[in-house]
Amino acid sequence: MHFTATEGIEVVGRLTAESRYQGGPGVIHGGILTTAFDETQGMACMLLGTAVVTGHLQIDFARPIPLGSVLEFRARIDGMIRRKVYTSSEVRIVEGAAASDEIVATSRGLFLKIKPEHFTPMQEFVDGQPTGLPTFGDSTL
Ligand SMILES: CCCCC/C=C\C/C=C\C/C=C\C/C=C\CCCC(=O)SCCNC(=O)CCNC(=O)[C@H](O)C(C)(C)COP(=O)(O)OP(=O)(O)OC[C@H]1O[C@@H](n2cnc3c(N)ncnc32)[C@H](O)[C@@H]1OP(=O)(O)O
Repeated sequence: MHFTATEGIEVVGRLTAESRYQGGPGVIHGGILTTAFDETQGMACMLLGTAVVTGHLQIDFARPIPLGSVLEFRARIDGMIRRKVYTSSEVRIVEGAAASDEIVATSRGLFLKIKPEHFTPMQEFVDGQPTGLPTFGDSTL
């Protein structure tokens, strides 16, 4: 996906519904759409300047999305409480046979701000390759 920061804490991302993303016949798989929402809302959180992980993500699939559609996702920060960042996003078909102003799916997500050490226990699994870095069982962690 490609992202653009707009005014305020909002990002816009575009994704083409390629054939390899097919779920039901001729339409995009809901899991792909979910991943794209996760990425877009996560990217909005990155504008805060801290790393986050997804805690909770809820999608409403309002319309089937034909393969070949160009999708535009818009995501924003709705609020923050302590480490919790509340986000929302919607998607429209902006190019293709089904293009219109109608919102075809929406998402609400809770992201949690994390420290870099969050990933330390997983270092040995990065890219599935042994890294020689400390592991879960290492008492020095
Ligand atoms: C994946 C990359 C992220 C790294 C970023 C770094 C660089 C990346 C650069 C560019 C990338 C740019 C954009 C993309 C970014 C992100 C998009 C993809 C993100 C993912 O795809 S990421 C994978 C899936 N994700 C996980 O792998 C999380 C697994 N999970 C955990 O690691 C823990 O579960 C954690 C950390 C979430 C919380 O654990 P914790 O111990 O730190 O916090 P704790 O439990 O104390 O909760 C504190 C307060 O949050 C509330 N709370 C917690 N969870 C809640 C829930 N589910 N629902 C409602 N409330 C919840 C509590 O109720 C409490 O609330 P209160 O403050 O009011 O008491």
